[in-house]
Amino acid sequence: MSSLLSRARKNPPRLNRSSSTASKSYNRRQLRLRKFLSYFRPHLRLLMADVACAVVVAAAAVALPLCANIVMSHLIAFNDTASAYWQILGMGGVMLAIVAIETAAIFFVDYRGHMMGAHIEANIRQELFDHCQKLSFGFYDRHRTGQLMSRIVGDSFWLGELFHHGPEDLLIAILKYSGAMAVLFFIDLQLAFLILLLTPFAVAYALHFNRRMSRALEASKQEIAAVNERVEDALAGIRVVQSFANEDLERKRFAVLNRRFLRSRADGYRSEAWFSAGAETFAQIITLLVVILGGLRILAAELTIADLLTFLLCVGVLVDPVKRMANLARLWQEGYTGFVRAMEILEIDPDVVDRPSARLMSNPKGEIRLSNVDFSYEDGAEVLSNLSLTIRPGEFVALVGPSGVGKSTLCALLPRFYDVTGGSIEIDGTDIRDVTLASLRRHLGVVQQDVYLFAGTVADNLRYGRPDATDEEVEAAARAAHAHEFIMALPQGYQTDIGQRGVKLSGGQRQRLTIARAFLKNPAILIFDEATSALDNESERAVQQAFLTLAKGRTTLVIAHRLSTIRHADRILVLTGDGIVEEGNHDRLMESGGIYASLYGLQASI
Ligand SMILES: Nc1ncnc2c1ncn2[C@@H]1O[C@H](COP(=O)(O)OP(=O)(O)OP(=O)(O)O)[C@@H](O)[C@H]1O
Repeated sequence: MSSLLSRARKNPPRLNRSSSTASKSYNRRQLRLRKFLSYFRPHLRLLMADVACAVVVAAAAVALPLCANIVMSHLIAFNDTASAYWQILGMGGVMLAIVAIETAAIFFVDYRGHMMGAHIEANIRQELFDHCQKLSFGFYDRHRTGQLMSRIVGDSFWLGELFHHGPEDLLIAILKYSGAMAVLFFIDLQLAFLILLLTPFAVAYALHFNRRMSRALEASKQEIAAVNERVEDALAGIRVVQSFANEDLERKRFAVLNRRFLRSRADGYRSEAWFSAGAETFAQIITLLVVILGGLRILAAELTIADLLTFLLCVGVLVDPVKRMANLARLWQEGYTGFVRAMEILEIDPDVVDRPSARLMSNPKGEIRLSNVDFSYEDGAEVLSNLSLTIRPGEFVALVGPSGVGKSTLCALLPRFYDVTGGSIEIDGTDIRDVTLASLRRHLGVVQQDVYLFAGTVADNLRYGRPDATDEEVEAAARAAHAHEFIMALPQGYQTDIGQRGVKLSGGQRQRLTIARAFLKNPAILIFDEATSALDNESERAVQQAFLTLAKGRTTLVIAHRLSTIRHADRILVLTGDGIVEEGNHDRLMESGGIYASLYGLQASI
């Protein structure tokens, strides 16, 4: 069973994974198409109105040349000037009304239709963001934030465009083309056939360059994702960049990606230019042929001038559907690949989920028991093997050992950031997989090595674990964490903006804020992954005091890198690649002269 589980963990669903069988992939395509259509459901009324307006736009485009034909026929007939005058004016009024209706329909289609697309786009973006909140640590180990941002923010724009233009463009193109062709056939069969024969060439030409545009756009999407990733990495790590004086290196790296993106856009624009120039040329050639052949047919008295002019107006109408269809083909490719990329994320299930029978964990006493725990990261060697350990309620246990033996990993298993691959972890005798994730994590306070504060004020950050905390509670937590004094010394006290990731604070201050944040949460079990970066003595002492106050009365597991900070721990466990090899309090371990004693001696001598 455990090998099955670990095999499943080693082959998790990935983005862009290929399907195992043709039928599976066919089913998935069907499901996705159905899901795609389902996004229209909440907007059905708007969609119907959009479609109706699209019909009006197409009808108006065909009606106008017909009206023009009537006007010209009256002009040419010229036998009764007075009645022709009024008929022309009347027809002018009709055309004006058609134009007014068409304008209103175009406005509706453009505004409301785009808004429908924008709503669907916003829904999908929200769905993606919500889903990403649920995905487990393992997912984030596998995927890069820059790429995810491209999917959540970049791709969704095309989705909105597709949801708006898809139905509308398809309908307008079909109606305009068939309406205009019907009029052409009505006026002159031979000329209409000529156009019908030429249309496939125009469509083939448009599709060819359309495909090239799509390919170029796909390439430029990948390039922009790489650009995003570089920007994110270089800006998030700007302090490291500058401290290594690597601005030039970063500039060059960025310039390479930026140039690649530019080149991919150049390809796209070249195809687009061919596409537009070709569409224009096609329209001109048809016009030219119609004028020459139509002129010959007028000379042969087989066609009237009014009909030829109407014919030419209808030819003008025909260019639009061809352009629209080509555009739609590209939009479909763009939007639908964006949709599929979004679905690929939405279809990934979180690795760590609540069991259907999961109960709420309420007020744990805080006994932790690890029984024969095995754990390996995906595609990685086993980090923890057959580890057993019991921590009594309220006990202060410190975990020490060489780097990379799995101390932080062990701490990540308690809040179920990852699930064990073998054995079990129990809190108060209940397997942590039998309680809901939210209730488990509510009772665990994790102060991680990598302090993360959000952009915003000091108070916002402190309230992160308990948004309803009163000002008094916030201040009490800050006092307990020895943070109140420095907070009050900030320009706006608790309302001071601390910048992205708390850059405006010192390392020690950031740590004390995270401890205060844990105070407010008031968890029964505390996990403290001590930062390896050395703080100055005074900050270290302040952080230490804050932590000890927080730990009082709670089960505490601390990963210690500076052994001086855990001398007073109830129990110190020495973890190595062979498991827990030593355990006891500081004095006992020093006496025994083992690994702990030598590690301690080594640190003391530095
Ligand atoms: N997210 C991850 N994905 C894959 N492997 C990981 C991941 N995190 C850690 N590891 C690997 O697991 C092993 C244990 O790492 P862990 O961070 O738990 O060690 P540690 O004892 O806490 O080290 P340190 O004292 O240096 O913080 C290491 O070999 C590490 O490379």
